[in-house]
Formats: sequence, structure tokens, C-alpha cells
Amino acid sequence: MEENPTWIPVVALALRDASARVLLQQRLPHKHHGGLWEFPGGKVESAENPRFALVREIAEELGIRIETTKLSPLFLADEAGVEAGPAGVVLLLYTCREWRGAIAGRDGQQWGWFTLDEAAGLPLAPMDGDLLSRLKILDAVAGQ
Ligand SMILES: Nc1nc2c([nH]c(=O)n2[C@H]2C[C@H](O)[C@@H](COP(=O)(O)OP(=O)(O)OP(=O)(O)O)O2)c(=O)[nH]1
Repeated sequence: MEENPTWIPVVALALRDASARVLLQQRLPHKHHGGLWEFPGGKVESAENPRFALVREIAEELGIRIETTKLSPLFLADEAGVEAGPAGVVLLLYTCREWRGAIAGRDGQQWGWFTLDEAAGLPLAPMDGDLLSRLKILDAVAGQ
């Protein structure tokens, strides 16, 4: 098994508002990486399609509806090169600019809209920090 380790797929969303700010939320204190900021999302359930997993997680965590067809895949992050977490987490980041409903931290978590520079100044979960760095490069290339 060591030569063929398993992995845990996790999906995350870079939700962008009209000013290109990004929504981040703070992990609850009792969780792994408690108190650190992250892109909203969560674990893909067994054999679940990642886009549908993200729609489910976003509804659960933020109370809003996003559409699978409005999601664009961006990047992935894994644990090579970032501070180690539980073995095998691979974080798949999508982006989206449209949602329906009013945003609320349904698990009691703090959330907010941040420019990418503001976001970079927050204490971020390791893989989210890695993804944010690449999002900044993508925005710079796109001239945002
Ligand atoms: N977003 C994010 N998640 C990470 C990082 N490192 C790491 O091990 N994880 C893990 C923590 C969680 O097990 C999983 C994220 O899924 P989740 O948001 O559904 O996790 P959770 O803590 O609410 O649920 P659980 O692990 O208690 O079941 O990925 C990281 O740098 N960023």
C-alpha cells in the first residue's frame, strides 16, 4: 500500500464578487487547522462527482446555491511542499462568479470578502495559501 497510497479528494471554491474579491472563511477552533482561513468546501464523498460535492458543501457551509455549469476548474494543491496534514489530501480549487441566495456562515464560522493582497495577509491553511499564491499569479496574467 505504501507504494500505492490512497488519497482524500477535497474540493474548494474561489468565489469572486464584482470587485474580484474572494470569499474566505475561518476554520472552527476545534478542527484541524482551527482558526486558519480557507476557501470554503470540503471532502468529496465516496464516488461523488467533485462539482456536485462542491455545490453540496457550499450550500451546507454558506447557504447559497451555485451551479455545476458555472464552475471553472483552476488548480490543485497537495501536501508536497506545504506543511504536512493528514496523509493524502488533494485540494481541487474551482472558481465561480455567480450564486443565488444570501451568504451566511451556517456552521457559525467567520467569513468575509478579501482582495487577494488582503487574503495573503491572513493566517491561511497551508494548501489554501499555496492555491492563493497561484490565484494571484493568474489574476496578474489576466490583468485583473
Ligand atoms: N482547506 C484545507 N484543508 C486541509 C488542509 N490540510 C488538510 O489536511 N486539510 C484537510 C482538513 C479536512 O480533513 C479536509 C477538508 O475537508 P472539510 O472542510 O470537510 O473537513 P472538516 O474538518 O470539516 O471535516 P473532518 O475532517 O472533521 O471530517 O482537508 C489545508 O491546507 N487546507
